[in-house]
Amino acid sequence: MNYSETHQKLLASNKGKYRCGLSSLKTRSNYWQLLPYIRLQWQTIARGLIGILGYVLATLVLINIAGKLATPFAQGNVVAIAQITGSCALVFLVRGLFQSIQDMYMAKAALRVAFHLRQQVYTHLQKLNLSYFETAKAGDLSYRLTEDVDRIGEVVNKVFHDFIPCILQLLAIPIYMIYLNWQLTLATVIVAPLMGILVGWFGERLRKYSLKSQNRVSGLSAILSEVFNGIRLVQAFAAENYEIARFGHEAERSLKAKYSAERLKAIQIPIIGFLEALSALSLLIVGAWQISQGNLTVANFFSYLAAAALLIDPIGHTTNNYNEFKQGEASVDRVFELMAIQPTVIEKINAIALPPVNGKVEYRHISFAYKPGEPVLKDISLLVSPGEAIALVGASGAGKTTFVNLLPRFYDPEVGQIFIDGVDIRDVKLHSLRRQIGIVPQETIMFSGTIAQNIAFGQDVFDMEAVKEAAKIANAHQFISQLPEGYQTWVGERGVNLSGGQRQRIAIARAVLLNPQILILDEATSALDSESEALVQEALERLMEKRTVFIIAHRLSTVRRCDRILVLEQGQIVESGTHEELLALERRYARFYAQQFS
Ligand SMILES: Nc1ncnc2c1ncn2[C@@H]1O[C@H](COP(=O)(O)OP(=O)(O)OP(=O)(O)O)[C@@H](O)[C@H]1O
Repeated sequence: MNYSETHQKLLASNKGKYRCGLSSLKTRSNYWQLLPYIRLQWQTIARGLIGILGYVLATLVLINIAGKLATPFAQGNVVAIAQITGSCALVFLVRGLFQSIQDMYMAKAALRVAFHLRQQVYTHLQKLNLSYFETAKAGDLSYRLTEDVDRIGEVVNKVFHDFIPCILQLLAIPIYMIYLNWQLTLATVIVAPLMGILVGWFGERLRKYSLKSQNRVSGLSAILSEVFNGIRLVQAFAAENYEIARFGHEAERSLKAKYSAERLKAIQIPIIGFLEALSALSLLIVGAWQISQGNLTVANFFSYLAAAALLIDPIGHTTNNYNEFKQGEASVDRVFELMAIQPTVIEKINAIALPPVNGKVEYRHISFAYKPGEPVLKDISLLVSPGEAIALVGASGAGKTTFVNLLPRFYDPEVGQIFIDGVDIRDVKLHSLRRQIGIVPQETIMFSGTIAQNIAFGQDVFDMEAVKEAAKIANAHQFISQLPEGYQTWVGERGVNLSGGQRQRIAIARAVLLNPQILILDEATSALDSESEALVQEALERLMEKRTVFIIAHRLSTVRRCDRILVLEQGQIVESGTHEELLALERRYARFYAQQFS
């Protein structure tokens, strides 16, 4: 099965399944939610299980052989001892082989579980609304997708490759011990329930401490990503010491949370060790008593001792694994917490692909609020003809960005409908809608990649000639050609090696290449030098030709050139008309114009 099929299968099996993991009313461990991912790996796991079974059986054979050593030892029969140890060596070898099989397949299964989980969470996040990312911390999200998922993979690996074999040994060896002598077994395992209760008690506490610790480390990661993204601001405000102190404070909280978990483990290990020692001592006393009563042979006592010795390892491993299992649960909770967040902009099941549009846009009685009871847009209606250029002006916070964000469905209005070419945008596939709306944002983000890849953003395969053509229209070809590696020049995460004007022209080239019938332009407010401004302006004019355009306008030249200017105030269109018409009105626009543009 290829990746895409697997992915679809997981999507289908997970639909509507996720619950928020951090709820205090948690009744069922979030580990159960890993089941679909584990089920997908059943073939690999089955192969690993064959390895485990072989390993456990070989262990039982070893115990049996050990018992056979008692008589030759008593007789000083070196040849017999050599033969028995020889067969022991052979069984050890076979056991090792089974161990390799088990390790290999279980590791493969666990890594694939983590891989699919990571892909699913990432896919899920891509579907969440813009509003979620406006509040989410990038560092925290990347920590959950990297460290937390890795940790889950490690726990799954541990469970399969360590925990299950240990549990099998803990079941099989005592059964064999009972077969040898039940009184002795009773003396050995009498402390087991107490141990079990203690391990469970400590495990639950460890899970809580780990959750705290993971949240703290995630907090650290969020601070790092904030600070490194805004390092210019930090330096400009000479806020380095403030940031160092903030980081130190968070790091200390992380240290404390981690130390709490380690301290708990430090208390737990000697307690469990003491109980183990008690059971070993009682074994000697009861063993000697059973031999003296004639209920046990020395040979069986040897076998018994070998069995008890082979139990020490699985007991220790099980305790440790259980601790890790509980600690890992914190990561599972954190990852499935993301999966429980539901997008509010949802594509209808029967959504159709929006056919190529002419660009007629209608807002019909649109009202919108980010928070209930605080409307940002109030009953707005607007009809825009194909090819019309609309400028949106108004004070900061008037709702201009919100108004245009409704068109590509970054948000859905509370009331009203939006139509493109007469089709309600809620009835169409999001992809087909968004691919027909070009956006040139105020600040252009560059993704790691070449300039050509940045212009052809979102396309796996692209025509280099078309990219160059788009760059020419966007007045970007000349400066790109002058770069040492031209279109193959690598630009960093935030395009630091390009000027503001150059980045804007790359953004324009992106829109030209997409060739949408509808355009949203958010003009940059930051001042460009006059040459750069002229180049950007010219590029924009070419881009806008024959398209329906919404511009959040800051430049006088842009506003003047538009077919219609809308003045927004407190979420309502209070004036509408051409530049001349609105100036003649001598109301808000005229005042606004006088204040800002004259
Ligand atoms: N994601 C959000 N969550 C909550 N409130 C928001 C969000 N985005 C914007 N707002 C609020 O909605 C109102 C309109 O904001 P919007 O960004 O649409 O205005 P604007 O006219 O584009 O302003 P500016 O010119 O400053 O960008 C403001 O009061 C703003 O605080």
